[in-house]
Amino acid sequence: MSASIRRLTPLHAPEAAVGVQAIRALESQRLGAERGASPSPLMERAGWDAARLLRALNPAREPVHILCGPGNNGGDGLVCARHLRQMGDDISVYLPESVSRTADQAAALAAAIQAGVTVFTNPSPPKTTRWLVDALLGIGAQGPVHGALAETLHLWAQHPARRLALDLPSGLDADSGADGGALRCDHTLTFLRSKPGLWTGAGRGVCGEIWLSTLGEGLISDDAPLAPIQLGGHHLITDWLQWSPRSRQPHTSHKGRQGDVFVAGGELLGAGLLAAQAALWSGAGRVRLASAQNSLVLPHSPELILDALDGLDRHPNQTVVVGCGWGNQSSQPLEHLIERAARLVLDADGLNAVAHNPNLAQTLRSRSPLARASILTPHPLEAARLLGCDVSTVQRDRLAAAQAIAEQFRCTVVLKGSGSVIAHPNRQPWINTTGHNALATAGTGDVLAGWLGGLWAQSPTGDPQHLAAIGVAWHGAAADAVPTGSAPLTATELIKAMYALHPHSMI
Ligand SMILES: NC(=O)C1=CN([C@@H]2O[C@H](COP(=O)(O)OP(=O)(O)OC[C@H]3O[C@@H](n4cnc5c(N)ncnc54)[C@H](O)[C@@H]3O)[C@@H](O)[C@H]2O)[C@@H](O)CC1
Ligand SMILES: [K+]
Repeated sequence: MSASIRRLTPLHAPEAAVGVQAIRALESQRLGAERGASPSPLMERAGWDAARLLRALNPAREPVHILCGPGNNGGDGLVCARHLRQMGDDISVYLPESVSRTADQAAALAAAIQAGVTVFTNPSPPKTTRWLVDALLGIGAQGPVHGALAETLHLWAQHPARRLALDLPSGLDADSGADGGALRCDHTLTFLRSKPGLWTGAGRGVCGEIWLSTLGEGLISDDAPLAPIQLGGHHLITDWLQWSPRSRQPHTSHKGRQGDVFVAGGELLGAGLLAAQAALWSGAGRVRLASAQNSLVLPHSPELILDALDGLDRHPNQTVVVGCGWGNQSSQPLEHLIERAARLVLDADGLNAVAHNPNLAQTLRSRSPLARASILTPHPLEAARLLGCDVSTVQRDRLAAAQAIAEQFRCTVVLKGSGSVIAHPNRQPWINTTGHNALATAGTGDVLAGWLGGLWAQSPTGDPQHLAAIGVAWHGAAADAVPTGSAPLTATELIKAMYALHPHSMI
């Protein structure tokens, strides 16, 4: 494999994604240094790395068909075809007729034909194809795929060939992850830098395994002006060692130094119980589970301290988790908790109550000027209610939606779903890359809220955005231990799986 290609999934090291505008700036900066040849040196490297990756993925050298579009993404496909042909592989290319070509693509086409590549203008799939390369559209795609390219994607939708996308699956929006009709690919080789749209929204569903070719450059030292978006991976769990009081005081600590969590339960007692258990297993020293009904019986969790909803007043310096299973209880205790919590994790029905009650919304907004930080954990529907829009608007641009909520309420926001976005006012967001649909079971959100509360209680001065990114990565990493496919992960099992991932210090 070329030294400039790295596999990014699963993510185990710090990595950033940058938007299309920044990629274009980087491209002209790089081309400025290497201008002259056609196809451009960048296209040459992109096509060469694509051929190298395909060779590694297709060791039996089964027949490959490359769909090339009208722009430079298609040019990458043509360069790839030329290299594979020169290596003696069975290659064919589709290129729509009568398109106006970029200069680089025209040069790449001439070189490919000269090397003996067969170019078809008929989009119908050849029967023998075992690997399909999607080089129809890259970062130049504007909106959903239309015209001849959409028809081509449609023709291939049911074909059993394995698929490699160049730069990104055609039709996926590189900035937002909005789906514009992309084929679901097995692998994606992205160029120069990873893009945010690969990681959130429809991205993970259509990209398959994600690979990065930096196109031959060395150190990534020039990204500061590119406003990179950090990607959260498995490595973030080890960040916790720097924060955890247990790792800093391995022998001398006691429960009073491990942080106190106050989980305010609601009508659905199980939800509060899950959050409280998660807080406990995350390492918090004491966890109180409060509810309006004093008759809670907890045969399985005698470690939890039962309390009443006004119990926060007796021990005010606790991290409060509220909203899980809250139901339609009175908003009065909720308002009191939102106002008083030293640190607040607000989830589920707590968010719905804020969306519907302007007084609660104002109370929440007032926390930030008082230096009381909050983490909100909406799923897309709750996010839509907070923003007063519909879910599809949230999902079309999850980064923008999470940022809007963060700015509106001056809080850290975890917008859950595929590629959870962790936003914070006036900062670039993070995107989480761990986890998959095994987490799509009832109660896993309660576990996340409780785990975040537990971590935060242990490290009360920690940066809430970084801390939320750690907790979300941890939650997803537990799911990654379960094979993708049909196996679910119940919320109770999830807590145990998260516990098993506690990092160990070397002392
Ligand atoms: N940015 C870089 O540094 C590099 C870019 N390269 C490649 O160049 C690509 C970008 O090339 P381009 O800017 O030419 O853009 P694309 O090749 O992504 O697409 C542009 C073409 O697609 C058409 N188009 C746009 N939206 C469409 C839609 N929704 N439905 C149907 N047709 C649509 C446009 O009319 C235009 O002809 C990258 O994705 C990458 O693959 C590589 O050559 C190497 C380096
Ligand atoms: K593509």
